[in-house]
Amino acid sequence: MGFLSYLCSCLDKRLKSATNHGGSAADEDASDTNGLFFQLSTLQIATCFFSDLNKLGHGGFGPVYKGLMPSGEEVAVKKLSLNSRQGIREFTNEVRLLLKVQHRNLVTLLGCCVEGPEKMLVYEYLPNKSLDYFLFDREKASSLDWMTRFRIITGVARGLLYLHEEAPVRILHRDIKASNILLDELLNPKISDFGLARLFPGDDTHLNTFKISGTHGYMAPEYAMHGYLSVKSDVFSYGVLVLEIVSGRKNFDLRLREKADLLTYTWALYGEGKTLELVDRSLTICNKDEAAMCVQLGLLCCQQSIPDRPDMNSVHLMLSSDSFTLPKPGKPGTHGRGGHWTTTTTSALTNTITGSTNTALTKGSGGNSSVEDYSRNSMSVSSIDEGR
Ligand SMILES: Nc1ncnc2c1ncn2[C@@H]1O[C@H](COP(=O)(O)OP(=O)(O)OP(=O)(O)O)[C@@H](O)[C@H]1O
Repeated sequence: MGFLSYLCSCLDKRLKSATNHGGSAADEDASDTNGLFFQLSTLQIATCFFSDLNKLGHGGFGPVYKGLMPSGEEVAVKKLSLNSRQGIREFTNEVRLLLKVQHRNLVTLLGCCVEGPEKMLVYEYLPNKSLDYFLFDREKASSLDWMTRFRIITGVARGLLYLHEEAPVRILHRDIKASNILLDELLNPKISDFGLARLFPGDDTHLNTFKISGTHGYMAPEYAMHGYLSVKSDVFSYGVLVLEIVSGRKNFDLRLREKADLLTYTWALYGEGKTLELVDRSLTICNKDEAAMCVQLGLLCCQQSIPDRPDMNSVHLMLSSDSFTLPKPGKPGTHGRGGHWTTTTTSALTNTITGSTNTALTKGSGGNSSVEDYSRNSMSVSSIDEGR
């Protein structure tokens, strides 16, 4: 048995024990699992009993706390409240999946804690919060010089390419946005929250915020309106993020009146040959070629026509090659991103590796999967958190 399978079987055993007996699973096999399982008491002490002072924030899946482990390592503890068996199965799948997924541009999962109704995920702690914290604050935005912004754009592309094409299972993130890009001490980007949506069962007994499927302004129109999921929906969100990073503004800002919708505004500037007007004024030094290329890349990713959007492999090539001539972008897909969507529910996945996730798809024989490929496996787009 490989090490990973061994860890998974230990995890199964532990989860079964927590489900059957409802009690602590912390006293089993702790040493055998190479630190994968954290005891609740350890996390309680590490986070000063989940004190408000240690709270890093609150996301769609619950509160996140900073913790200091006995070894001196700083961690982030994401507390989830799952009670149903379904939830526990989902949790098993999630942790299994995350264990297989490791890349320098993804936040590393260090382990988990399953004791009674308590489920927690323990991640590496990233000291510089999330990209939105810097990007959308006039003063803090100056910490993000052009080189750093370009590195973030490239790093996120690298992480997404890994999720889409290189990880052991193909993963669609579904919620790429500035607040899901965490920054390490050197302001290198790490994608967080990948696949977390699958931790929550899709039944109506849960709060809507537990069924978040995307965020207004970042969602591809075909996904927002019809629930069509494909790698190209992540590409669309990535395109919006790129435009935000270049411009230093949110994808929708009512205060900017006719310029409120970043995508529409960028398209207009591009049409008038004034692409560089988009660049954040707080950038005193900027590589204009790179900035213009990023704006064009952002527009390419956000095209209405799904097949015309590049896949992440092409995006990565465009960003890393000096000689790549970018195609002209077509009209961006703006319709339906801002608030109009329909609920789509289709049959459950049958060909996933994990058996129940919606967005981890087995790799096909080659090439990019079309929307049709994925839509057969598409998911319930049940609600969207408007506030974020
Ligand atoms: N590994 C981490 N290191 C440091 N801070 C983190 C880490 N993970 C999350 N945080 C912080 O915790 C807060 C909540 O994060 P979380 O990912 O749960 O929600 P979110 O991304 O802000 O929102 P949502 O879940 O609705 O998308 C954020 O402010 C984030 O910066």
